[in-house]
Amino acid sequence: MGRENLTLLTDFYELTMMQGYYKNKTNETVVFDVFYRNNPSGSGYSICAGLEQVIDYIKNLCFMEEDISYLRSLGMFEEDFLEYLKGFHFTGDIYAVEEGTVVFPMEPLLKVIAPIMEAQLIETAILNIINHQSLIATKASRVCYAAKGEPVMEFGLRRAQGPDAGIYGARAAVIGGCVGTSNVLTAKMFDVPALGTHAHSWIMSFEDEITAFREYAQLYPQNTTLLVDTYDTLRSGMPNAIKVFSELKEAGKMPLKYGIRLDSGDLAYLSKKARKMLNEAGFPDAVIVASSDLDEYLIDSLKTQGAAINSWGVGTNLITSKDCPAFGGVYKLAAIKKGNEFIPKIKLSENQWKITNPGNKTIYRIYDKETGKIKADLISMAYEVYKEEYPLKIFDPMATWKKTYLKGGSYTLRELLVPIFAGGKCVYESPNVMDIRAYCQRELDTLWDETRRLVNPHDVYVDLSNDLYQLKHSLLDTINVAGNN
Ligand SMILES: Nc1ncnc2c1ncn2[C@@H]1O[C@H](COP(=O)(O)OP(=O)(O)OP(=O)(O)O)[C@@H](O)[C@H]1O
Ligand SMILES: O=P(O)(O)OC[C@H]1O[C@H](OP(=O)(O)OP(=O)(O)O)[C@H](O)[C@@H]1O
Ligand SMILES: O=C(O)c1cccnc1
Repeated sequence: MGRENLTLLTDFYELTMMQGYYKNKTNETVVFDVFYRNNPSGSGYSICAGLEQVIDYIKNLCFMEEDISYLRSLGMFEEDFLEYLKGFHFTGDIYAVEEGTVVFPMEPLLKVIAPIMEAQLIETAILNIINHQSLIATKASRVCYAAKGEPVMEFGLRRAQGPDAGIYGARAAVIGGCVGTSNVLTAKMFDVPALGTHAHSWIMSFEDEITAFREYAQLYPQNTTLLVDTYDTLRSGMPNAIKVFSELKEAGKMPLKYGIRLDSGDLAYLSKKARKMLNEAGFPDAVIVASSDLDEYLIDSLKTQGAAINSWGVGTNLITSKDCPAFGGVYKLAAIKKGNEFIPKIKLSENQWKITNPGNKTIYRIYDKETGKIKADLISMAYEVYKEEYPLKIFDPMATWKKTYLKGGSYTLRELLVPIFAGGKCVYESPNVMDIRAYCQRELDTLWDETRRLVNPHDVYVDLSNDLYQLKHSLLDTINVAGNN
């Protein structure tokens, strides 16, 4: 699905630096990594999403005549540079972790190897897209985890931070596990299920509740979900819904799918009462949908309370990732290519977590052969080769005495970064969103429950290969020595 040209969707400093590189004739090939430092919402993992939109963005990169005129009007850019921009397009390589993959802090989710002018320009849009969709996909996977396999519908468009957040947030929510969305444009654009019930206004627009229910049931016999809380859930909504279901049954017109939606009050209490009423009236297969400011914690609590809810509509807290509104992905220079060699670069910080991992790298996921669960991830130099038959020693890069020895044949390896662009040409086709969703479910199955739990999850180790560890420390030593001189 293509989009409009987003070439100017960048921070001004990318363009001023780009002009600087142009003037200095320093357009060497560099390596930039996208990675993040903390999982959102206290999660034990994240779900990577947004790659399809990154690909569209890169494919459509070009400065239109009107963009050049606008840049000229800013009075900062010289004619030779503006002339260069006229012929600009992406010529580099991109590697990325596929959408729907479970990922962990510090590992590169995407790697750009390109002339520095190109690699610099695309920083902002790549982060914008990946940060947003990974945030919402991660949140959705948590909400769906709390729902324990029961369907979760994404209902947030009206409260998303603008149309783009609604459209791409709903896409990411489906990747993370939602069964569909109320957002019709997202459903059309990405071929995902458009789902929904009806609003209180439908009930209020009729003389009485039962007429509203009858009319709705007649219009939508394939899926009749009636919102029962407009006036009085237990004394009006439920008896009226049951009356309509009974009429349909008597007429031999029972809907394929039917049920009620609760949108206020004590959802645990009301759902249990509603379940009892429906069962006693002979409708044990009626679905009870709940909505109303839900999130993963509330759904988890409702489960603990024994709520009889079996379908969930989640809006505001999901589409805005309300408890954690930003995914902190960053874009850092890791190497500069001189001839055929990558010269590693490192960014220092007082905070050891903020010291970057240098060089041209890749990630291997290590699975336990017996269980298929993730044992650890290993960030290594791109040139390193591992063989599953050989023993593997991995160690925690922050606490190097924490070592694990894996016996040859006891583990399997998967390289997570796959080629997306090669020499400016796209070499990857994005799967459709429902297939990404199915892949994401399989990915989540590779995590132990201890990592999936909502609060204080167990961390998955992301280790550095010995070569990378040694490189990092030798660079740190050189810089420290230079700093002391
Ligand atoms: N059993 C429950 N346990 C914990 N929280 C609940 C339970 N039932 C409902 N809630 C949550 O309590 C909050 C307030 O619910 P309440 O019914 O008072 O307001 P409301 O649903 O917005 O109703 P109204 O729309 O009539 O104002 C909502 O976020 C709802 O999800
Ligand atoms: O609570 P959320 O998780 O954000 O889920 C979406 C909410 O949006 C609707 O309410 P709204 O009051 O906007 O419309 P309504 O008149 O249909 O209830 C719906 O009834 C849900 O309560
Ligand atoms: O279809 C619904 O029930 C719905 C859609 C959007 C927001 N709230 C509810």
